[in-house]
Amino acid sequence: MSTTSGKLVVITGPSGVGKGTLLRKFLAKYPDTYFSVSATTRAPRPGEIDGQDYYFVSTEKFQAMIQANELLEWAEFAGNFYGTPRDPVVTQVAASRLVILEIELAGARQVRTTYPQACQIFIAPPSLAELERRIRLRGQDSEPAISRRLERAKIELEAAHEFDYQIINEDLDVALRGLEGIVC
Ligand SMILES: Nc1ncnc2c1ncn2[C@@H]1O[C@H](COP(=O)(O)OP(=O)(O)OP(=O)(O)O)[C@@H](O)[C@H]1O
Ligand SMILES: Nc1nc2c(ncn2[C@@H]2O[C@H](COP(=O)(O)O)[C@@H](O)[C@H]2O)c(=O)[nH]1
Repeated sequence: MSTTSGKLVVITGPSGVGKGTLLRKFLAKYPDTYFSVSATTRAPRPGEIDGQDYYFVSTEKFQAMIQANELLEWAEFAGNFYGTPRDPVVTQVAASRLVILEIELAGARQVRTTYPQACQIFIAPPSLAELERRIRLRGQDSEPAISRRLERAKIELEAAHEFDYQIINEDLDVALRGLEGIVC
């Protein structure tokens, strides 16, 4: 779905479904794609790089970004704030790039109002049990954080019908082909 020039794609789905894993495969195959780097108040996980995985900022800095209207959308998720820096998205869409945002449900709903032409894709797990298995296997979240993420997952799954497309990430290669079929 085209915006004024480029193509804006929003990828949403419960935490742990494999959005990041799927997008890393996609970006390796389509390196011209612009992947939006979000700002977050969450602490970096081992191996995450500031400016590459996220811009890791303080709550004060995040609030200042909101006040300065620097965020295209933002939301609170499982005890932290997350938001999409506006300028790079506007610039890259205007430059006719394929632009991908990987964001949660509240943010996707905000983008629907500012960029109604954006293509919105929901990534679903084969089951809640498999989702929990993946979050635990990833080994990055505390027990309370896992509970918060699973509670949020149920809310997100109920909203899957709002999206233009749904992809079930059971087999990663099948999911990748599904994504390619939609955006390429
Ligand atoms: N198709 C798949 N089959 C089995 N495991 C998978 C599959 N896709 C991803 N995973 C695994 O699931 C775990 C969670 O994946 P990932 O971190 O990409 O999820 P995410 O949706 O980006 O999560 P978050 O929104 O919390 O960042 C990882 O350990 C990843 O290797
Ligand atoms: N609304 C937004 N949601 C975002 C953004 N960047 C990431 N996310 C989503 O947050 C959760 C948790 O991410 P994690 O890295 O802590 O596991 C996940 O659903 C991401 O898609 C954003 O800029 N805005």
